[in-house]
Amino acid sequence: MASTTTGPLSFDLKGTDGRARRGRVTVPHGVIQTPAFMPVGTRATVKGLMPRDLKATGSEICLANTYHMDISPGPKIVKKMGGLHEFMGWDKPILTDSGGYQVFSLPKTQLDEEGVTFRFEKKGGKKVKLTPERSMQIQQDLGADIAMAFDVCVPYPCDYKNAQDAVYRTIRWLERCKEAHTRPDQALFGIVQGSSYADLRGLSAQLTMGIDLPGYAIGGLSVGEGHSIMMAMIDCTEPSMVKEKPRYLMGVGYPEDIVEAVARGVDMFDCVIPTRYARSGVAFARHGRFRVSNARYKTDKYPLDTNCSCYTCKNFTRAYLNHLINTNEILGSALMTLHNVTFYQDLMRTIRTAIEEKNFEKFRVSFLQEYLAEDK
Ligand SMILES: CNc1nc2cc3c(=O)[nH]c(N)nc3c(CCN)c2[nH]1
Repeated sequence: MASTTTGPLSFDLKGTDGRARRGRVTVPHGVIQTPAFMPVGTRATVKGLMPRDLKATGSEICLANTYHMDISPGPKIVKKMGGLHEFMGWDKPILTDSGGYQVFSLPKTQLDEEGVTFRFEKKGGKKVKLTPERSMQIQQDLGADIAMAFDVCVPYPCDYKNAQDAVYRTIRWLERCKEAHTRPDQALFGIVQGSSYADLRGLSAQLTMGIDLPGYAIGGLSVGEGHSIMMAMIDCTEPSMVKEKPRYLMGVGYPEDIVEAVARGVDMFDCVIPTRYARSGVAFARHGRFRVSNARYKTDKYPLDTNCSCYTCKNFTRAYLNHLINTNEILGSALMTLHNVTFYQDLMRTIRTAIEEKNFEKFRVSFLQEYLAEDK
């Protein structure tokens, strides 16, 4: 087993099966078995889950967002309260995203070499401005185990020139992030961009690998390009990424995306899908996802997924969840979220075992066959 330590992060590559990797990431607040799924907790809470429930799902790390935490309550308050772990009552690892994605996902942002000015006005009319230095300052105050570089994630589709400019700006900003990042107990990850252009992906990967960091993310995907272009771009990027450090595919994704990306060498994932879909009444199960709020479930006495051992599936029927979601009861969001995140973590655990047992390809084919079967 190869073990690589870079600052506060160690990555142990425990085994491979084809390009799929089984590993372990160790950071100050604990160990993350990989391939790993990271639930998103944008404002220092995974919506609908108390930390004890988040633990019960099997999650070993969760996310928070620099942009949102800057707006409220502000990094200085979080720091004064002991940092994110103390503040939110989560003693396992945390990763904070840098605000780079919010550039893409929020309207009316102004971007220049210095950084990004967001249209949102804080109380008192102060505009939110993020620069590589400010993003690093905020993330160091928040105190997550892993901080993401401040990058430029372009929309899809994006013309070549803008995608190319974003690759070079992201690298210039990564140099500034590394310069500004001095917290010794926090790992900084670089982010590869390049939109949907194979040559830009390779260029961005090589330039990013040229900056020594504990881990690297594949960014700029899951922005509407669709599954096949996403997979093609991973294939253009992954071969240029160092093997002995973790690879994190940002914002991915559906179970079918995750399984196919693991097959291409990705170690870490994050996505709002299981939590966001839960709140809208969509449940994930072995045979695919379904909307439990549909009338057909009104008298369905079965659990969401008969294979699932989560608290929701052990204690409640689809009929009850149908009722809770259709009456917008808070408990509906909580129970659906608990199940969906447990489903994702059970999927990751099954993936890890399949790689250990060298039958990941067999698992990939059988999982996708059942999960994507038309006759639901
Ligand atoms: C949902 N799709 C998606 N694509 C992303 C790309 C980036 C990306 O390219 N950069 C950063 N910093 N974050 C991204 C995120 C947010 C991850 N929590 C993305 N999310």
